[in-house]
Amino acid sequence: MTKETGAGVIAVDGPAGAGKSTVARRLAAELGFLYLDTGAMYRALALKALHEGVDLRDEAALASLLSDTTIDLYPAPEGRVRVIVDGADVTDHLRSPEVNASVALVAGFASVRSEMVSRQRDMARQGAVVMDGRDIGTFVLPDAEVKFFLTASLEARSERRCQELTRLGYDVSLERIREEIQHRDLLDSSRPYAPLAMAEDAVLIDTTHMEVNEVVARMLAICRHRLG
Ligand SMILES: Nc1ncnc2c1ncn2[C@@H]1O[C@H](COP(=O)(O)OP(=O)(O)O)[C@@H](O)[C@H]1O
Ligand SMILES: Nc1ccn([C@@H]2O[C@H](COP(=O)(O)OP(=O)(O)O)[C@@H](O)[C@H]2O)c(=O)n1
Repeated sequence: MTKETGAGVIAVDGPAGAGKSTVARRLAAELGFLYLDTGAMYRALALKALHEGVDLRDEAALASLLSDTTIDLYPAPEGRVRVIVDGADVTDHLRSPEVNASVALVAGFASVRSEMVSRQRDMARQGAVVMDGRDIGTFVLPDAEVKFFLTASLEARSERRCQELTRLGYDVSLERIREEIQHRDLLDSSRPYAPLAMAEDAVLIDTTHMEVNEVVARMLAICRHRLG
């Protein structure tokens, strides 16, 4: 895979609410790269499975559903991404509490992951991409030229997610969000196949006490230095 990957591949991994998508899309915009949100792909499958009443514990049913599903990520204004599933724009439904509660289950199955990883590698093949997720630097794109691992305290991540969901109009409690994030982190980091992990050669950034601009500036400086 790696020798076929074009130049300018940046991996951003970390747990929920660490700030990956916020900074990854800003970084991509600054560098003129494409931003690819792999979490949105798992969310898209979870959403479709919920809609179609597929048993979320049935690996074969989920793998078969995925093989019949097209998931396209399209660049939108301000570096955002629109997610098109089977031709329909589902972007605004991907961050619902129902999807939040089921996505890590769906993403835990090896057959689902191997198909997603293959699609993600295809998307990155041309280079000039910033891809964010859980296993990008360790597994999807192990030869990425720059790898970041973002983290933040559980409290900071829960508060950020709570504010974000409140802004989106969902009625949420900080307590529930903290529990959900903790549960999802545990599922993501304990699954046997390509778990959430920091690559040995990743740059670790703890964003707990950092402003978004500060995080982006630090990442940009590292990318410019490494990519020349
Ligand atoms: N460094 C930061 N400081 C404060 N808030 C942040 C920071 N990074 C991200 N946020 C906010 O936290 C929320 C979650 O960030 P997001 O990028 O979705 O995290 P992730 O993709 O890692 O789950 C967003 O509303 C975002 O604006
Ligand atoms: N590369 C990836 C990306 C996401 N995921 C799964 O998808 C879920 C949602 O990812 P996300 O990046 O949209 O989630 P947030 O960090 O934004 O909360 C994660 O909790 C993982 O279970 C994964 O397994 N591998």
